[in-house]
Amino acid sequence: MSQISINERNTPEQEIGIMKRKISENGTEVVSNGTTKKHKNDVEYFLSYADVELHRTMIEDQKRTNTYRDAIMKGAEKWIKGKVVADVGCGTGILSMFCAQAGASKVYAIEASDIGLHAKKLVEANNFNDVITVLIGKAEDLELPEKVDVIVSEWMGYMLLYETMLPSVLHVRDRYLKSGGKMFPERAVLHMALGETQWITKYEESAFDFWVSLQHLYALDMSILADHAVTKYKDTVHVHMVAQEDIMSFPTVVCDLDLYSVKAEDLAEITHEFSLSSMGNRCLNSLVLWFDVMFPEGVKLSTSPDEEDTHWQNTVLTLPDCRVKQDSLVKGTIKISQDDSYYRHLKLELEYSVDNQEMIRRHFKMDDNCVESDS
Ligand SMILES: C[S@@+](CC[C@H](N)C(=O)[O-])C[C@H]1O[C@@H](n2cnc3c(N)ncnc32)[C@H](O)[C@@H]1O
Repeated sequence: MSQISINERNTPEQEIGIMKRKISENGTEVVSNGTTKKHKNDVEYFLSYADVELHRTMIEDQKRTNTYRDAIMKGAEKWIKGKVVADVGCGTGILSMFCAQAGASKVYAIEASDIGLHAKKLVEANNFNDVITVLIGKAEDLELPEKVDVIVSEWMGYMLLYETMLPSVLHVRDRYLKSGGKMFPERAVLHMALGETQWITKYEESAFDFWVSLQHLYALDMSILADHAVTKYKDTVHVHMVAQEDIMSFPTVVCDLDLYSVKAEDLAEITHEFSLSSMGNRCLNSLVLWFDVMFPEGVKLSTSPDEEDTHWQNTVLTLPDCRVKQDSLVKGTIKISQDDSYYRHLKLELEYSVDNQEMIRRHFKMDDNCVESDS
């Protein structure tokens, strides 16, 4: 999970300076390639994760945190007890400490942001110093002293792929996971369905009411801004919960990732052809995406609209309103790739037709503007 925003008072260059200073004061090491774009992106990203509030948001999501805990505890006897674990992106070290509670003989807790300094103190405060070693730096740059039996990581961003953290986990997997070793989670599935999302309709109604009501208040006709406000809301990505009854088709699987074999290259661009059949006479106004991840021993974490909310919520792509009938066919292709200007953001290219009518093409950008509070 991430809110990729930097301190508004500083430019990215100033932030880089601050981060470098912080790093040298702390005596830890970060590999720097000067101020390349990727490096700047990473500096911004890891600065956001230095904020304890972000870790609170994740840990407060009890469904998330308890599912990881259940998976570790259920798999304790078979996979964790007496085993060597790497926790990629340990944050506060909470998952590493669960592994220590489950009897791991050694845990390498890897963290690139300054929250890792707090993880070190937390490990000490909980008397896990003999089991957990916190390593501060990017997972790609660190040397582990041995191979590991298990990799634990909470790497999922909004819509599964936002943040592009999975390649870092795969890097550790390819370098350090013993043959036959276990991944927690071991599979990730991204789903998508047609939506008649009510909060979009409500937003549109309230925009119209507001701009039209100014006639009475100020004797001015500002109603044309209503159209503008509604149009502005279209073709955008929103992180927001969707009510179960707003889903108007069975879902399609956009990607199903086997985390033992998937490669970073497979993630750079994901293309999925879909054919979704609508249920009922309704107004299609969105595509709704969510993900599930699966752990060993049958433990599953689902962020579906059918399930209890998580901090990942659902991801909603707003579309032009279109009336559809029972069994109308919405056919098309969705392509998800990394944004050229910030590889942790995403670009979504969509083309679709309804009942074989003309093809509609839409482009979306998934960046920090898409993250909003639920209402
Ligand atoms: C979603 S948070 C999870 C934190 C913690 N594991 C938890 O479950 O509460 C991901 C963490 O991974 C760290 N991270 C992301 N990419 C990393 C990388 N390449 N190397 C080291 N840490 C990384 C981030 O700084 C962040 O603290």
